Amino acid sequence: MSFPNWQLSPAHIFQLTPVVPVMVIDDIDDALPMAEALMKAGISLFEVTLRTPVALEAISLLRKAMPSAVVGVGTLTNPEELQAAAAAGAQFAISPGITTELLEAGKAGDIPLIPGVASISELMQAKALGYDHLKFFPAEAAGGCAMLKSIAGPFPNITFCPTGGIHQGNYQDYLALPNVRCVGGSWILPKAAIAAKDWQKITELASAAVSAVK
Ligand SMILES: O=C(O)C(=O)C[C@H](O)[C@H](O)COP(=O)(O)O
Repeated sequence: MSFPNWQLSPAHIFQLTPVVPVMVIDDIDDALPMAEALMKAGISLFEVTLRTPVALEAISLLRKAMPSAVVGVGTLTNPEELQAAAAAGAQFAISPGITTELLEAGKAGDIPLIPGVASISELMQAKALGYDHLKFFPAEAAGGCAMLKSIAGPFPNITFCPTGGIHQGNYQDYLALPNVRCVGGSWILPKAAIAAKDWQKITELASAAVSAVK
């Protein structure tokens, strides 16, 4: 479901890529080459985490430099950050968890919010406010595929993007679940490769991830 002001639907976001790259950008000069490395692998949807001081600047930069990409914000925890990210040009927002304030702000905002949940009660809180596309975080630590399979029983209409602890060795197990459309992860963006500005490595990891999806 989409709320009236949302310019994109979360269902659309979820089907743009099987792997949502979780980008931690420390140096603004890395933003474009990192995004281009992903683009070369066929990934044109980016989640820029708000964990670094240049995150909002990176979002604006990527929006301007890559008009065909879809750029979102991650690590979002409150309504103020949602507003700032949307003003910077973010086209969707992903939060690691929920607060009532954030869920209300997400409904009223212009860009889709994908709230993060780790439990049935959190899922029910988000669902009660109309959210049906959720992040499952931290996926591996919070029960992994077994948890998502159990959730599908009582909540078959909730769709997930599991994130946290997902890697080349387990992401296909998640994508095979009927209530999962995409997974999020940083495994295609290793810190060491970013530090070495080894963009080719990132293209290789991202290509391997995307091309292996059935
Ligand atoms: O920043 C956020 O909004 C988060 O919720 C955390 C990230 O999604 C995970 O840190 C990604 O997990 P890894 O792929 O295990 O690195």
